[in-house]
Amino acid sequence: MSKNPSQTLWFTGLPGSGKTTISKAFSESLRENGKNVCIIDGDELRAGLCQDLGFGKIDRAENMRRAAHIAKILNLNGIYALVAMVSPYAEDRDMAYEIIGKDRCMEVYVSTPLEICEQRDPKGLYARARSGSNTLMTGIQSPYEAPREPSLTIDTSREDLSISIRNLNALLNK
Ligand SMILES: Nc1ncnc2c1ncn2[C@@H]1O[C@H](COP(=O)(O)OS(=O)(=O)O)[C@@H](OP(=O)(O)O)[C@H]1O
Ligand SMILES: Nc1ncnc2c1ncn2[C@@H]1O[C@H](COP(=O)(O)OP(=O)(O)O)[C@@H](O)[C@H]1O
Repeated sequence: MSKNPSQTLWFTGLPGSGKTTISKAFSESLRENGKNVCIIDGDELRAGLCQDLGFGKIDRAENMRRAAHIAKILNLNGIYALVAMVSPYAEDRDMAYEIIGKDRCMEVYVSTPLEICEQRDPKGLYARARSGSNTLMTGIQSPYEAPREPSLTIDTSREDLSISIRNLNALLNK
């Protein structure tokens, strides 16, 4: 049994930093330990519930507000929420943690450097941003404000996925 009341882990980091990969692997680990868990992924939200939103500052805030309310509902029903969103603005992350409840929420900073994310570029978004056909790309034309005091930092260019999962389990069992 986890002693920690936190039921939302909010993964923030640049596109391509590894948020989706980590949250999927961690959800499997939680399920193996008998937990109910749901991933809230920015890409999936934007394909449906948030398809009306773009990448300007106001729309990103609204995107996070909606995700935070989903996480809150899940938590109130005993379900862990793993949120994997770029969530680049510190004030919007704070707003989200207020909605969920600060005592229920932990921030995980996926700190993989921009150069590495840009080399990976699995969706070709950075290349499109550099050529000018994708504007407002986080890390290129749009800012990313790194968390100041995350509960955990994961740099996927330096740390094996299995170590990250071990550290996440340790965080929840603190
Ligand atoms: N301009 C721009 N900036 C950032 N991201 C972009 C952009 N255009 C498309 N994408 C793709 O959208 C995914 C980010 O969506 P999020 O909802 O997580 O972003 S945010 O939290 O509202 O900032 C993000 O997914 P991940 O790569 O999984 O992070 C990108 O694939
Ligand atoms: N721990 C890791 N080590 C090496 N590569 C990784 C790791 N995690 C993710 N990747 C790679 O980085 C790319 C982006 O990962 P993804 O999880 O989709 O990131 P995000 O959700 O932050 O955009 C993928 O090509 C993935 O294979």
